[in-house]
Amino acid sequence: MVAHPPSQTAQVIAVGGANMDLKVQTLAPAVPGTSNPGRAAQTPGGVARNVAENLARLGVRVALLSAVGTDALGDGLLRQTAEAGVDVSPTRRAADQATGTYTAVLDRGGELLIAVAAMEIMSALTPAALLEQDELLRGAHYIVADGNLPPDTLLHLLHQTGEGGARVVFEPVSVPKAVRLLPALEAGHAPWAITPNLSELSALVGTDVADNASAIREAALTLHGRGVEVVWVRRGGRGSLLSAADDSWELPALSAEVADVTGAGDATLAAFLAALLGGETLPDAAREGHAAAALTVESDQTVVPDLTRAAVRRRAGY
Ligand SMILES: Nc1ncnc2c1ncn2[C@@H]1O[C@H](COP(=O)(O)OP(=O)(O)O)[C@@H](O)[C@H]1O
Ligand SMILES: O=c1[nH]cc([C@@H]2O[C@H](COP(=O)(O)O)[C@@H](O)[C@H]2O)c(=O)[nH]1
Repeated sequence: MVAHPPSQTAQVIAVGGANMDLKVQTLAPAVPGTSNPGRAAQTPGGVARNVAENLARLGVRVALLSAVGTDALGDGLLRQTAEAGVDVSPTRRAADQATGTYTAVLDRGGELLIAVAAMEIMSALTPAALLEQDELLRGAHYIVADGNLPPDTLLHLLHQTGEGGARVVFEPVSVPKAVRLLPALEAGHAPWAITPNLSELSALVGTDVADNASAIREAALTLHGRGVEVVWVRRGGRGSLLSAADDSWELPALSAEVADVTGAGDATLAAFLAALLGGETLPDAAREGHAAAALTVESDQTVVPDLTRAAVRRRAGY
């Protein structure tokens, strides 16, 4: 795939994290506090970057606004992301900081034991860095902003794009990062959509939400009341609940042979946006999201290399 020239307006801008992921797995049951024999795999990661790569593979013109170091990891990350078809030209190179890393330790059965996201470099994504890309951001249909962004940058982005037309989708990333949206919500700058899992939703509404449709819908209504138009709550193998102010849909996950769930949420969001850009309704686009997730969990890769919209629609049964 060839990168789209920067002059061509991107349909989606992904703003947030780009990491080199290192996944290590023990060969025998893990023994804490000592060295365990294992195997390792290094792949490009970071939520905004993963979403961008999925979108490019789905045929959407997409640009990545992130920050990487001037180190070898940064070179590799940008090269591999550009090769997938993403316009990486808006991404900043920060000479004095290391490229972000995400290190996950899995046990022999593939269950996550612990992961560390070392992403201090995200501090280079300042409000001023976003202002430099004002034209690009205003020209997009959708902006995907992830919770890796510093809270003041997130607030600034939502303020900056408020009257501009681009719909902002906030992907929380994790519970500690989800709450970075709260200052913006309190200031009245709501994103168009939010895509939390249950614990991130609980963090956003400030109370534990039970894992049933009526409790999730009630929490989503709280967020609708704060100006968020679409709340799409991920429930892992149980599917999702998609909520808009006047309607909601419980959507099942497709049954899948799970090889590795890493990146499933990122593929879900990308396929949803690709389908919306293709003119689908919210629930039909979300169904395509679940189909892309099924293809992703069946693959041991974070982003399925041969993902296409046609393959997603086939998996969705269209
Ligand atoms: N065990 C599973 N079986 C089938 N599909 C799954 C499974 N786990 C996740 N998925 C699919 O991946 C999507 C995203 O996964 P989820 O775990 O909810 O999000 P995240 O990757 O953001 O934590 C789900 O909505 C579902 O479609
Ligand atoms: O605080 C963060 N943790 C993890 C990620 C990224 O999230 C992906 C793992 O996603 P999941 O939780 O779906 O396995 C990896 O690519 C990793 O780099 C990130 O951007 N920020």
